[in-house]
Amino acid sequence: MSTLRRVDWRFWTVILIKPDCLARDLLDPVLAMVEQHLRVLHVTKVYPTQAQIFTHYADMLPRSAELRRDVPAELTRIYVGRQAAVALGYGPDAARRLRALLGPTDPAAAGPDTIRGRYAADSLAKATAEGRLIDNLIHSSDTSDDAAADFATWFGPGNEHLLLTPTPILANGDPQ
Ligand SMILES: Nc1ncnc2c1ncn2[C@@H]1O[C@H](COP(=O)(O)OP(=O)(O)OP(=O)(O)O)[C@@H](O)[C@H]1O
Repeated sequence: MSTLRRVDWRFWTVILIKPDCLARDLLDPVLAMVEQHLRVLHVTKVYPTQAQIFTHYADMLPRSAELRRDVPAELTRIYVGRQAAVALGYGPDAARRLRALLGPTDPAAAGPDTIRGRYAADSLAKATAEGRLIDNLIHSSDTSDDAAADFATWFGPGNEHLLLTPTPILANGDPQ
């Protein structure tokens, strides 16, 4: 059995801190919000490659006509040559909990208790008027299954040992 097959992905989620977050010097406050809900491990600054970002956003690539934006060109502009960061979130029901904390894709529709609602400055309306994708600071895995795929894109292969770090959780289910 491989290391990855022993991982209980319900406890893990993969966090991508987008370049707009680093450019606005918001890495620390955004991760501080995440840490109120999950343990944050292995924060790593990266320069995404085009291959990584096209793998990560494979479902977005064919959507240029629908969104009336050149999606591959936008993803390249936003990510390639710009610094981002990746991290792992750990705790019960990690993917679902963090997605709820992020808020919706459009920060203008996000509540003040969400990361995008509190810190993102962009909106769908503004991005649409300018023919851009929305700057919304942070991605996290949509589901536990997506966490495994996101890990392969951003950390693997060869780093599966990061997922075996013993990380105790409290009896009430919260991360320590
Ligand atoms: N209608 C849109 N207009 C502009 N940008 C969009 C639109 N839909 C999605 N995007 C951009 O593409 C990204 C991926 O879209 P997706 O539908 O997966 O939303 P998300 O799950 O909220 O975001 P992410 O996957 O980055 O966490 C969004 O974060 C946003 O930057």
